[in-house]
Amino acid sequence: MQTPVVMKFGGSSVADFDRLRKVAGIVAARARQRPTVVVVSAMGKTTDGLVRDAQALCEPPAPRELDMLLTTGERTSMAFLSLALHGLGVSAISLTGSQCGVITNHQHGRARIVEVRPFRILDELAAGHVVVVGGFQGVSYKREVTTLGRGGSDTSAVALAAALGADCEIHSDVDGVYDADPRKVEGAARLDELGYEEMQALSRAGAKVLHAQAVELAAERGIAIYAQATFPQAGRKGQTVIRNNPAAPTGVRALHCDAEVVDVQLSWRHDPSRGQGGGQSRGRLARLVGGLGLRYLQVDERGARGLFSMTGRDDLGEVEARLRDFVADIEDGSASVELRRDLALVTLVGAGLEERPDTVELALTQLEAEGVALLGMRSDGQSLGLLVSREQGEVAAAALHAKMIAGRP
Ligand SMILES: Nc1ncnc2c1ncn2[C@@H]1O[C@H](COP(=O)(O)OP(=O)(O)O)[C@@H](O)[C@H]1O
Ligand SMILES: N[C@@H](CC(=O)OP(=O)(O)O)C(=O)O
Repeated sequence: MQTPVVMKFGGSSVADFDRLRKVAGIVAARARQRPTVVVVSAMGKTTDGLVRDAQALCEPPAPRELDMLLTTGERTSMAFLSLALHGLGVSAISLTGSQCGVITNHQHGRARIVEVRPFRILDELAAGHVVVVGGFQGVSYKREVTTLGRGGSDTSAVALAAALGADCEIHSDVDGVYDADPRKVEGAARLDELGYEEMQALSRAGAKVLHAQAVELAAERGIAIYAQATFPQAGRKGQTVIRNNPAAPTGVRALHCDAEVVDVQLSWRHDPSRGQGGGQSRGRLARLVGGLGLRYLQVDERGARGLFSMTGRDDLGEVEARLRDFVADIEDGSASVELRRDLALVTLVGAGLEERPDTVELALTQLEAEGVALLGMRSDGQSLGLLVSREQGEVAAAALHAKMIAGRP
């Protein structure tokens, strides 16, 4: 069989029937040349609506039921796209993540793919069908339906491409990855190429254009990702290729401002050497904070602290409830939980930033010049996160972009 292609279309590309039919036309043209697998997201803002509906019935919604509900968004769009293809005379079949053998762990709401068994897809391709797959979903070893976290259809696409030895194209409403969100930062420029690690740092910082787990998987399996526009504007047919790129320029390559960040702090003054249940509580604390998926997690003898982004997750209610239950269980009242919600995190992305004092100095000077108060700083190998108030996030991002990326000599 010829090398297949996996084409992923995000929610904005299939937001209504008009766009869905156009996507069907694009897929039909491609399927005449190569075996084609299409991964679709839910139409438009369907997933947001389903989350709101669930929360109206019960807050926080049970993660298992929420997963069951959210996967219906992708089921709808995959069946519609398959029907639109039939309308064009193309033989197509839609399959759920479970039918495609996307096996995940059982972490509802942000499951990780552990294995793909693509036998059904291979059979359908061999039979000459276009296979339309519902993205963002899988099935756990316990046979529960799971979702991969918001934006997770990108991960479905990369995982299937890896399992099929296919090329992976991510089609969305932008023509690639920019050095800042082009809808928010004036003067943002498209990057032709980006290495896995930098892209992963940008995704983790909250840039919706690609899902972090997708990039991680692509790096692990050596899959190149071609990020491009579904409907390119006339004369603007560009793309960004994400792949291993050791010769990439150094320094700050991109930034992202996540304006929906919550600082989660669990204080813990219990002395485990005293009190009977100390050791057990400490073990519970470790399991609890480890499972919350906070960014920049820090744990010490006085407690735990990390950042939660409401841009990428809907389960703050669940996280808060688990923390409060834990605190309530500590009978001597020595534990407490505090959430600070009015924060933005501006993340600068580039190789080895934390080892470059000049970057830190320039960033801080720039923030000061703009009158932005720095509330905290976090760093890891590929990123430098600057915590500011929510209302100053955009000003900070614009200033840092102008000085440290666009204005760089
Ligand atoms: N650095 C970036 N480069 C490109 N787009 C970005 C970036 N950061 C954030 N975005 C946003 O990501 C959006 C595309 O992702 P998404 O909304 O998930 O698309 P889709 O609906 O196709 O899945 C763009 O509209 C853009 O506003
Ligand atoms: N529908 C899901 C999954 C997804 O990947 O969406 P999109 O490709 O539109 O970001 C979501 O809204 O999170």
